Amino acid sequence: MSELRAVIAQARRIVVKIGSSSLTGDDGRLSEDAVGRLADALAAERSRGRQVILVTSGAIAAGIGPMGLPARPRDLELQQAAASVGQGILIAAYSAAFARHGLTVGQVLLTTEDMVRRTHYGNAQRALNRLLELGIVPIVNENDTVATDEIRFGDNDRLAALVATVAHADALVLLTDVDGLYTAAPDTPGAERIDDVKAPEDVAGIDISRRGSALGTGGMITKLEAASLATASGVAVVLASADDVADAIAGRHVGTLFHITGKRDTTRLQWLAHAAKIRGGFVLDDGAVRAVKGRKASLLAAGVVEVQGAFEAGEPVELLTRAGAAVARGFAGFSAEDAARMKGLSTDALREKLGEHFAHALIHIDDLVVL
Ligand SMILES: Nc1ncnc2c1ncn2[C@@H]1O[C@H](COP(=O)(O)OP(=O)(O)O)[C@@H](O)[C@H]1O
Ligand SMILES: N[C@@H](CCC(=O)OP(=O)(O)O)C(=O)O
Repeated sequence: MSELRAVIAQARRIVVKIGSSSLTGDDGRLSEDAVGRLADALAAERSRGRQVILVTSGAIAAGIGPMGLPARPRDLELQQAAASVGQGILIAAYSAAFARHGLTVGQVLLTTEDMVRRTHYGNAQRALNRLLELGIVPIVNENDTVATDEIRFGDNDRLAALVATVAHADALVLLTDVDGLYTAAPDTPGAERIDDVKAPEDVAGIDISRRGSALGTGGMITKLEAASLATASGVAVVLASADDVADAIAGRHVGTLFHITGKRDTTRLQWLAHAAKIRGGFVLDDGAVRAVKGRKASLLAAGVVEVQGAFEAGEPVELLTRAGAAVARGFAGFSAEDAARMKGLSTDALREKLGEHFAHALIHIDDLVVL
């Protein structure tokens, strides 16, 4: 047996993500065999004392057959309906497969907001922790039936990266229908599998433009984004074929290993900096720009001269200089409407004029990322 990848072999808490393409048979329906094989491998890890969270795609794919659809639907409403039908089928298949090993599963359906808002992600974190403490296998998917185009991840790769960070996992295993990252689409002549990705530059020249399978969504693009988010947050990533799940989790030499590049716990801010859809902005006076950039302080209402856009509390906003240059991003602590009443006021004035509820920073320091 080839050498072990220690970082994976020693991981105590692992997030395993499996894609739609690995869960469906040639007829496009959910493959109970594939579900069974995965459950067998994960149950074996559990019996070795490791904690496993499964992030599974396949709700939409599982809904295609029962709804009599010819292929994966493209429009959002049909996808929502297919996910609603398919998610039940998916979780029933996992419940039965894990029950064979005496294990209970718990369904966790998440949206982007549950993962990135400071006020929300603690909830998801506590729920996942408690499920794991109780010996239950959390089975996570995006809440596709209610997620609208604007707020959805759409693919589960990035969701899995965020789950891995929020749950403080040590490793993330991305299972797909190809046995690793190749230097070009795997069927291109001369394309070679890459064993290790040590830094983001290692993947800079790689062709990942080919879209994925008919049932999968993101292809390699979202997998690399997920790997980059996770490794930047202290989570090692293995990208491997679903057929190699046991070897991949054990840390044997399969697939592509993405080495850790950064510290734990920064994923939601990375998301904010690079991926989040911005809902509005705060124009800052010069002192506030200096405070946010230099001292990395919370954004106080006193330093805001203008509020732009229509956003709710918790939504991503940009912090701008008077000249319109973006200096930071943050999750707004208040809605645009409230912020417009608060702007320019000191904390004491806020308390006096608007009440205690408003005597807080417009953006908490933990919710800010300087660009
Ligand atoms: N450079 C590359 N290396 C490996 N696979 C690639 C590359 N570029 C594109 N792909 C494609 O990405 C696909 C996997 O993505 P996808 O179908 O979305 O999987 P999943 O359903 O598991 O999320 C592979 O089948 C492969 O054809
Ligand atoms: N949440 C969706 C997953 C979307 C999707 O297809 O993702 P993937 O196969 O991982 O690229 C579902 O369950 O159908």
